[in-house]
Amino acid sequence: MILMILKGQFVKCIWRPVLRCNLKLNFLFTAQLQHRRRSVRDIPGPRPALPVLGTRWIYSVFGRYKMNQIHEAYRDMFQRYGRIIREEAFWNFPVVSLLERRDIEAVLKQPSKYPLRPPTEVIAYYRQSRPDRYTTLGIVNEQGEKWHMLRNILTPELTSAKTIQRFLPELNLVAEDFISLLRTTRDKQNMVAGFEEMANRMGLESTCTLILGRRMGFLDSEVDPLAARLASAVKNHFCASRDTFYGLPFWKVFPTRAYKMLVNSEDQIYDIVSELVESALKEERDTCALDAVSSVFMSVLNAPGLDVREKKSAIIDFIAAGIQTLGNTVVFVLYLIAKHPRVQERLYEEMHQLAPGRCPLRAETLRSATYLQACIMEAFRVLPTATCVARILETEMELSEYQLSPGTVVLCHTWLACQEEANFTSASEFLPERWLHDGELMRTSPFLVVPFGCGRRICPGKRFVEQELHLVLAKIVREFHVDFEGELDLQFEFLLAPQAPTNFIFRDRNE
Ligand code: HEM
Repeated sequence: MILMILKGQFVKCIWRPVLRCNLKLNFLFTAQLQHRRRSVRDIPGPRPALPVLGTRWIYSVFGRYKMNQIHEAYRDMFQRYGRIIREEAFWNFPVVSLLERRDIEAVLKQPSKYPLRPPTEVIAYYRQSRPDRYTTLGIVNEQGEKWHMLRNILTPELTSAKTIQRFLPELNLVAEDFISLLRTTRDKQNMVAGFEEMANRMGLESTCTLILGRRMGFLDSEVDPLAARLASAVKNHFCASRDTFYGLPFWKVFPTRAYKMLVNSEDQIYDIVSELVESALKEERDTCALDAVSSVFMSVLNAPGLDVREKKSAIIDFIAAGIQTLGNTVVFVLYLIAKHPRVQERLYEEMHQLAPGRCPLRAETLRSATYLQACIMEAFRVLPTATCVARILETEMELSEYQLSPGTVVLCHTWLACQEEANFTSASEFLPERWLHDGELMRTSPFLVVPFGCGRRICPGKRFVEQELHLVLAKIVREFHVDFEGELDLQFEFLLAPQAPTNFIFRDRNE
């Protein structure tokens, strides 16, 4: 008996801790093994993943999400599956989406000589089938050294601060013409119905002014059929890219409706822009256009070592990249200003002090207008046109405790991350003041508020777009009280876009 008791005590005193310790070690060891083994395949996400077709069915009639609401689909998926999710594209190729700030920053901060952005496959496929028009996939879709060569040759003029400053007087005129167009389009209640069309025309006119070095007349009160055709072709192009990227990949087997739409829109954009380029070239020869504003055009045309097809397709890509993006951004910025009268008044006060009346806006004025800059920055946080930044991993990375191998496609969902309280206090509110410190603009969160992407693949149009947005917003607020009826519904067209025609009210300010 005594022996049994002693044995029991021995087990309690000696073996229990040893067993406990052993169990703990076992547990830790297994956990560590599991942890080490957590690879891309273990990342949760929508299921089932069908053989070959993957999970793209979730955006089809069989799935729970709509193709034109993909921005909301991701919000829902992050709630269901967690802050890292895996979808599967064609051939079950994994596409990983990130919401965690730490992960997003880790990916976007990765130093790289030639950062890889997944190409829009369908465009790459189409362009390869047209060697008569394209010799490369273009700066947007090319990778590696070829991309680097195109970027180095084609963009220095476009990204130069000096060039953009030289365009300021011309862009002042574009902004004034835009305002005149709004005045003449208003109805008796001061409403401009379908404002987004005007904004797209402004995007087209200012991008052409920059890229072709001449005014094209897209802001004349007569609707230019060319502008309307081009804007609709660009819209179709984005929608077809979305449908082929997120939809079931049948276009790889036979020409689906989306594929045909893409080919049709590419052809239309190509033909229309070719026409613009030809007429700009003719004018260049006849009149020797102003040096100040023809520099980007001439720098592309004179680019050394590039085939003429390449130069033409670069101009096409630049113009196409600037229409809808700029148009949608103007709609979003103005909507946020219209819905926040306090912000609108403070902005007006700033502009009234810095540049009263209708005087042209100079570079120094725009530099001093810190509240204006803060408004644009905050609009980019709350409603950017590009909701995520895409990359292909070049090295092995551990993200949210999953080990991802080089070649994995990751989507950094910066827009959704910007709406999280953990990243921005009062995240759902439009508060331009959050960007100001002692009256100076503070550019914090450089990897979360990234409307133009970041690193070496950053949008080369950024400097130009920022200047254009500052000009347009400043001038509109100086002239009008802006109002918007109802709420703005969004849809996903590869970019974030207004879902329905937008109706803005522009009341003259009584000075
Ligand atoms: C509001 C207007 C615009 C927005 C929001 C925007 C946004 C973006 C974004 C997010 C990227 C991807 C960057 C990355 O992967 O890091 C990009 C790339 C690009 N954008 Fe823009 N963009 C705008 C206007 C323009 C304009 C006006 C042009 C031409 C004049 C342009 C030309 C390009 C080109 C060529 C690329 C590809 C750059 C490369 O891969 O090296 N964009 N843009």
